[in-house]
Amino acid sequence: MSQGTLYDKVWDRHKVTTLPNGQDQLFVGLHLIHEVTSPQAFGMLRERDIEVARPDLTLATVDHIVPTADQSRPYGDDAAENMMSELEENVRDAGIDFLDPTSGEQGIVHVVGPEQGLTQPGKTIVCGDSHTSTHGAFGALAFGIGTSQIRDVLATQTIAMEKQKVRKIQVDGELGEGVEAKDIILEIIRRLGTEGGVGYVYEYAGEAIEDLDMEGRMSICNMSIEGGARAGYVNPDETTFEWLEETDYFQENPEKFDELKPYWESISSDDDAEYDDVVRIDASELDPVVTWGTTPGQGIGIHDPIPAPEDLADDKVDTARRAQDHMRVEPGETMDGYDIDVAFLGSCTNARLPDLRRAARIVEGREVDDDVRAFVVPGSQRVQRQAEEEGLKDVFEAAGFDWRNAGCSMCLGMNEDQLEGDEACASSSNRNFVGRQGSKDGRTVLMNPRMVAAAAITGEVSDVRDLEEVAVQ
Ligand SMILES: CC(C)[C@H](C(=O)O)[C@@H](O)C(=O)O
Ligand code: SF4
Repeated sequence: MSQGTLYDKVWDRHKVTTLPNGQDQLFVGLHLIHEVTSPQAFGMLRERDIEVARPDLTLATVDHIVPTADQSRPYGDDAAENMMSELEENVRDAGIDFLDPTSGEQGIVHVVGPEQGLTQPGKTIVCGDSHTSTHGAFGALAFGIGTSQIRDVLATQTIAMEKQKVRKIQVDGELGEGVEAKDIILEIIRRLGTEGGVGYVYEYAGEAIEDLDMEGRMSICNMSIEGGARAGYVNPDETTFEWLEETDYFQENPEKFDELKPYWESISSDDDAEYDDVVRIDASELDPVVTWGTTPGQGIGIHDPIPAPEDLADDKVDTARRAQDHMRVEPGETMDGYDIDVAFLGSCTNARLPDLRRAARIVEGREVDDDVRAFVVPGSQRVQRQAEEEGLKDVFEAAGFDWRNAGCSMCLGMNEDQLEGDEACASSSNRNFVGRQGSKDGRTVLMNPRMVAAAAITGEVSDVRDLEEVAVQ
């Protein structure tokens, strides 16, 4: 086994050859596909009469277009129905497993991969979706890819890639009460910028990262891409192994667990590994972070003043001005007290069971503000089922939240869940771009799921630490 970072080791382990153009050809251990980015790639294969090389290493789900209310077929929206039927046909023809809504296992691609036990340390994982970086939480090398690369992977189960630099982001110290993984990553992107990671993969390390559960690590790795990094990962540890051992896959195949564990242990970065850059952050200094603008890098501690554009770096001045116009915020104000119309608890960043549990503890015994429409969209049917069994659905519904079926939903508004007009939304998702939630004038404020719960209750962006926690039975 080679020495160095996890990135080096997993790369070397999967390298087939160096191509004439200087790129490396890597073997792909898991190819995840969804309805939005795969149809064209399947079309390209069909045109050339090529079969899918490794359907056994490919897994499909439907997430972006799936309606979260009425899921009866045909879907009310023709475009959604067409994408769904096309995916059904493609996976049937190729013999690819499909977690469709009738399977009870459907969900957002970055939620279901880990749930199925298929996201594993030391694997190369790709998907035609930028947030594939999520899977790095398990110590996998996971990349979002484009259409021509999806084609290549379908046809050959390999991919041509250039090696990146590795930046270690060392997050020391302990998080304070009410502050969580989402705040760490929003802070990282605030400091390093949305382009700061270009040319890098991020290795997240340090006490605060080690203390996180797998879901927290997934929230962080998920947003690596928002910081410009090609991928993000956490070295696997006992937390990782324990989580994996509980999955159905390893429960049914315990011998596989024993067989793979030594490999998983061997691929962690060595203590003396060299990094191209190291950045340190002290987690104990963080407050909950919320965004004031229209990029995930325009974040701020809940009680900190919104910056004046002219105080920012030259290349950030114009975007900050435009963002402040769009969001209707003024420099010097804080985001605390910013009126919201919608609260969205969902997305592949923050709609896993522990996210919903924490948010439910804030919501229990309280009521959603009269002027707010609030809804919970679980990340997968499995999360939904478990949350229902635990009584979380009842807690949310009693407070006035709408409880929906699993999917991407209002994270990007590719289904009927969209902002209207200039509505402002407290969102647990990862992107606050203009128009992201379906309305060009819509305003998105990113925050952690407990903060979304607090905003739903108070009708404004609020410090969740001011709301007393109530224990869910
Ligand atoms: C639709 C898909 C290509 C897109 C992505 O790649 O990230 C989506 O998931 C998103 O979050 O914007
Ligand atoms: S939940 Fe949002 S970020 Fe995640 S895959 Fe779906 S649209 Fe993309």
